[in-house]
Amino acid sequence: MKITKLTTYRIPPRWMLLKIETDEGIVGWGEPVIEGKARTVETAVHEFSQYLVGQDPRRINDLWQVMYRGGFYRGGAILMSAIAGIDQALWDIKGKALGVPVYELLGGLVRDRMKTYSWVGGDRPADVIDGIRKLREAGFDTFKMNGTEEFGIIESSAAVDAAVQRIAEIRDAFGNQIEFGIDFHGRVSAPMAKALLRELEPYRPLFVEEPVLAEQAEYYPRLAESTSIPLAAGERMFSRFEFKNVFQAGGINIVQPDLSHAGGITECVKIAGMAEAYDVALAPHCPLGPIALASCLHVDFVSYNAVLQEQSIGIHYNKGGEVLDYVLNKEDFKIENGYIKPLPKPGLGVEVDEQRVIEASRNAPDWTNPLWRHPDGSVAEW
Ligand SMILES: O=C(O)[C@H](O)[C@@H](O)[C@@H](O)[C@H](O)CO
Ligand SMILES: [Mg+2]
Repeated sequence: MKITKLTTYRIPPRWMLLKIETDEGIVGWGEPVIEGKARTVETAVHEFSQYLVGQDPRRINDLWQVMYRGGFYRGGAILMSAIAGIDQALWDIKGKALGVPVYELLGGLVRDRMKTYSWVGGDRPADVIDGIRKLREAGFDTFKMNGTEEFGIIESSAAVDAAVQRIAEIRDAFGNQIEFGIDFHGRVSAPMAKALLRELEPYRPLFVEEPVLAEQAEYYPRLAESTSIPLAAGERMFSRFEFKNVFQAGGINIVQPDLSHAGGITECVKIAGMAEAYDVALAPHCPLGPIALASCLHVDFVSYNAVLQEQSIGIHYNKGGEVLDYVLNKEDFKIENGYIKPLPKPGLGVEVDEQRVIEASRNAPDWTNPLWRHPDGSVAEW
């Protein structure tokens, strides 16, 4: 079997799908994208095609190493997202060629269903109580929200109190009938993270995510010493070589590699295994589309330490497109009481509505995240 063609489709709301065709008519789909830099990743995908066209798509490990090492420079959000989407498509082809779901190629199921969580509130956490109420009716009992709005390097006690009050109201309203993670989203600096974690301690969130920016990873162990709240990170780490340092330094209890940013299934299965060796849980990051979610699920279903899966149905980013809009086998993505079952169809298990993708790609928006500023006019972390 030989790879014959790579085609990319940038589609609403902010995703990109990759179609890899072969000379045997088997097609694989991937989702290589960095939110806000889709065109850059698209260029990277097509630059990688020189290593791929004419090659056997079933030699995933070799093609992965060629893409990672062959161009001298490596790593980072753009190249690892391009590799991720290509890798997903190659696994899709291999599974389809053998007539089995990808998780079968990775050793089979380690669980029968996977717990998922939903986002509530938006960029500026608001109406979270109402959001939780609505999603509980849909059977969810685990949620995530942003912890703050813009947050200064040194921030007022009033801003800290506002962030804590929001969480207190959740516990007042629902007690521990629900659980929730709080995403600091990299908005909180090291000095304030310790203070905010201290004030959040009594409300026992399930985890605090990106307590500081990934480039401040040396603070993870120090922050972990100051709190009993599990700390989570990983969406802005792009290979096992980055995660290695975090595992060795300690402090992170839940790693959240993104299957469309951290090198794909081939890389994230390795990260999951490394995490297990350090007694670290896996909760793949996925605010993206159906191929990314399917790729996460295949890793979840073969990873003993997978505990939670982010899924973006209804997430505040999905303006103009929803996760299942481009999927024909919507029934396979049914979430019951917050759990999803293994995707049964061969490959990644996503039957892509190609016509819908092509139509939607005709005028895809160039989504970018908002540029936030502090009251003094300086740039604020979004
Ligand atoms: O936890 C999450 O889903 C992420 O922090 C998410 O909000 C961001 O990755 C966003 O997609 C960036 O554009
Ligand atoms: Mg996050």
